Amino acid sequence: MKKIILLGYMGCGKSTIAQNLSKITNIPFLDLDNCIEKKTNLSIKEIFEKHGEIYFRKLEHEIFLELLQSSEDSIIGLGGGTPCYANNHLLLQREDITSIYLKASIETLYNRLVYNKSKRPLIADMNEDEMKEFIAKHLFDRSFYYNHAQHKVVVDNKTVDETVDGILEILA
Ligand SMILES: Nc1ncnc2c1ncn2[C@@H]1O[C@H](COP(=O)(O)OP(=O)(O)O)[C@@H](O)[C@H]1O
Ligand SMILES: O=C(O)C1=C[C@@H](OP(=O)(O)O)[C@@H](O)[C@H](O)C1
Ligand SMILES: [Mg+2]
Repeated sequence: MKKIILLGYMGCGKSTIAQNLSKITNIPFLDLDNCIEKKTNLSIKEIFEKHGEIYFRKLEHEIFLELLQSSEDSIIGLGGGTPCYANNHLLLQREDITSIYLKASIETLYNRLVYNKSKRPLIADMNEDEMKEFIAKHLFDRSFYYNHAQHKVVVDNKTVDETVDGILEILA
């Protein structure tokens, strides 16, 4: 059983990179947010609106555990907050998984998120100034958890293929 876990802040590219890495390695890819959406038949935005963030974090933890328990090989793209709740960060250090932090600067994250915020309830209603400040503070708070990953790949100024190559080097 092989589990490759990609983590990092919203917009760092977890979902995009996991999908592309899957094509090259032929290891199936799972996006934790998609799994939560399928299980609840609700979008992430709807879960936050109808049930609140605490409910989402509980589901996120349960489904993350389920994915880790399966005997299938998989590449798992986490949600940006997954390592930061319910002691999920400790699971990143398990010997039977490979966890990789896709590290992006505030500027990279802002540039990628500014036009892609509507499906992300934590930032959907912010204006540009609010978003810049929020990302800076939030990334600082969350870095402690992200740094529990076994590996780190800096994604700033890299194409999708270059980031995938960086991950392949770690896996080699
Ligand atoms: N070099 C790159 N690597 C990854 N994503 C990129 C890159 N350049 C632009 N993007 C865009 O940034 C966004 C990253 O979003 P996504 O993969 O959903 O990240 P996450 O799952 O970490 O929130 C996507 O819209 C993607 O097309
Ligand atoms: O950072 C977060 O707390 C979240 C990130 C999102 O995933 P992405 O990082 O894939 O956007 C999604 O799980 C939810 O909106 C909460
Ligand atoms: Mg994602």
